[in-house]
Amino acid sequence: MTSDASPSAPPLPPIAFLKGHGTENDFVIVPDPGNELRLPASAVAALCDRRAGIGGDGLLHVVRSAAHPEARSLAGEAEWFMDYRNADGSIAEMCGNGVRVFARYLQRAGLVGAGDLAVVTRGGVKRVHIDKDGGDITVAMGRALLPEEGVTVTVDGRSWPARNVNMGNPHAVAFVEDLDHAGGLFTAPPFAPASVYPDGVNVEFAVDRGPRHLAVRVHERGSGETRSCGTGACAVAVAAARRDGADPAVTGSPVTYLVDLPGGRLAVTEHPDGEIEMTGPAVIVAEGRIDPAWLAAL
Ligand SMILES: N[C@@H](CCC[C@H](N)C(=O)O)C(=O)O
Repeated sequence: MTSDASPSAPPLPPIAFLKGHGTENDFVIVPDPGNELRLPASAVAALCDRRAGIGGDGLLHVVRSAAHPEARSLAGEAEWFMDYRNADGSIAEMCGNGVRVFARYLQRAGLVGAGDLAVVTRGGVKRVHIDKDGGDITVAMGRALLPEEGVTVTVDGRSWPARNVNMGNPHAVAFVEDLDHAGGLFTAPPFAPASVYPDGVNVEFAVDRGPRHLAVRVHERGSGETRSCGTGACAVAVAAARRDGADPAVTGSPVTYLVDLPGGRLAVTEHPDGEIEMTGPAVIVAEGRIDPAWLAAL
């Protein structure tokens, strides 16, 4: 007996994902140790979509360094590469909250233990210290670069000078009188001159809450206003230390700022050698399966 039914392709296997956050900066986590998945910008944007996808400020693609062309040369230093993407699918050099959540995932999956861990990022190798299961995580974020040329940021007719701080990724830090002055932050705050940040910028609005204590709102490049930004918190702390005459390279003493963001608090310490440490929570909230047919149809 013959059949005219054409042979159908075997169903694609489901793709694992997790959802996590660090001070409510939230991420879709896609474990892919062998770098076998195709994740073009359109797929990342669809996964990060809060209505039609899973939803997140960004995506953490978890890949073994040896399996990724951008990280292979550093595989001897760190086994894992954080291939970070913004919610619009664009690529960024670093994500401070993301690297803590990345480390929490590795720990939870039994891929690393508590203690010290190195992670390759596009902003270099970051050393992470996991205290204990569920506890805060500290990241050695490297040194900040402070290019001379800053910008003027303007919102609703008010303008502020913004300090240029590079934490691997670019930041413009404006000290304002009131966080409400940042307005709705529905779109990227305009800045000038545009030539200072040819690849776009993350913009932080900061106010003082007390001695060495700041509150911040942030508009992230590629994601919009988020409830927290780890590299942004570090950029603000460094800008505040320079403003306050507390540059550790000059005073010889480390300085710590508490940085309150809408999603929670981060502690940022800058040491006399310029090394910056950031400490905060990292939480995995869910795990599931992505429908491969949905992803393939995008
Ligand atoms: N939320 C992150 C920063 C993510 C990258 C940023 N949007 C960029 O494009 O540079 C953090 O916690 O640092």
